[in-house]
Amino acid sequence: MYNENMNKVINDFLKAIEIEFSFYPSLGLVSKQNSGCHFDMDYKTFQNSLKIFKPFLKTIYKDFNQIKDFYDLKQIGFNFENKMFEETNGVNTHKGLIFHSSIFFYCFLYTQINAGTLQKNIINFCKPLKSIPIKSKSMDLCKEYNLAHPTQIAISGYPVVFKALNYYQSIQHLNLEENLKYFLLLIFLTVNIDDTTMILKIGIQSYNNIKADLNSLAIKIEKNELSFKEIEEINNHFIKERVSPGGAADLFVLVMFLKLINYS
Ligand SMILES: CC(C)(COP(=O)(O)OP(=O)(O)OC[C@H]1O[C@@H](n2cnc3c(N)ncnc32)[C@H](O[C@H]2O[C@H](COP(=O)(O)OP(=O)(O)OP(=O)(O)O)[C@@H](O)[C@H]2O)[C@@H]1O)[C@@H](O)C(=O)NCCC(=O)NCCS
Ligand SMILES: Nc1ncnc2[nH]cnc12
Repeated sequence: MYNENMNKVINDFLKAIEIEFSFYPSLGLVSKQNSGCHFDMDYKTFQNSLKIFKPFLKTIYKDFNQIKDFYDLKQIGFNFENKMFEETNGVNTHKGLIFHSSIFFYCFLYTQINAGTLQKNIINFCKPLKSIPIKSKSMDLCKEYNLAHPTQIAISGYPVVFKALNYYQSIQHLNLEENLKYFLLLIFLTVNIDDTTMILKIGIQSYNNIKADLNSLAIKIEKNELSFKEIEEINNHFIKERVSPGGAADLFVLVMFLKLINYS
């Protein structure tokens, strides 16, 4: 397969990742400004972690014809997950994103050369995921509270990502600086998924309360009712509460990627 645009597509993916770990305010996530609520990682850790994504995406592109099914891709994902942990000295920066981006990027390539829509091709490709048993704390949590595990989002073709892209496009006319539009997108994703990294940290009750608070914060920002200083104060409060939506951050990258490639 040859595609002269592929370098641009890969660069757009890398750019999307960099925007995600750079923008501020971003609740308790790591940004260029600060480490949010994290003690074990900072902006530099994410820059190191970013290094694995170019060879990772290039491998998926180069090996496209050898990747026969979900299991082949899973193996590539595992290899690069190990490389990520080497780059970060064992800190989990992008485990979720490696999982999501491999599926998303592979299916994006597939859609370019085959029939169908990106979403339908993802649903089709992820069918085997339904029968792979997952034993983890977050899976236990999802079973206990009937939440959507990250794999469930993939199985259903990432509907929340496409919804979030529409939302992000709908706020482009607002007179807000770019960072606040990113912030609104992060809030949208956080309230529209079950972010297991966050629930494991703060518990389901606080998580639900925080979702309600985030909803009203978003409305105020959209209406331009808060100064930047006031938004920063609220953001600092979320940092103190250890609100760090790592799952929403991963999906933010997918939305930003679609935006950068002008997906429609
Ligand atoms: C099958 C896997 C997805 C693993 O499943 P598991 O049950 O182990 O799931 P989790 O570890 O809970 O989730 C994996 C990561 O997915 C992100 N995530 C969480 N909720 C959602 C959601 N609702 N939607 C989408 N994505 C979600 C999240 O990743 C991000 O957060 C991580 C950082 O979190 P943080 O709290 O800062 O750090 P921790 O180490 O957790 O805590 P501290 O010690 O700091 O307090 C970071 O990774 C972000 O990316 C979840 O962590 C899958 O992993 C798998 O099978 N992988 C291997 C193979 C593969 O990739 N194959 C390719 C596809 S075929
Ligand atoms: N910017 C970020 N900060 C903390 N955890 C993350 N997981 C993915 N992106 C992240």
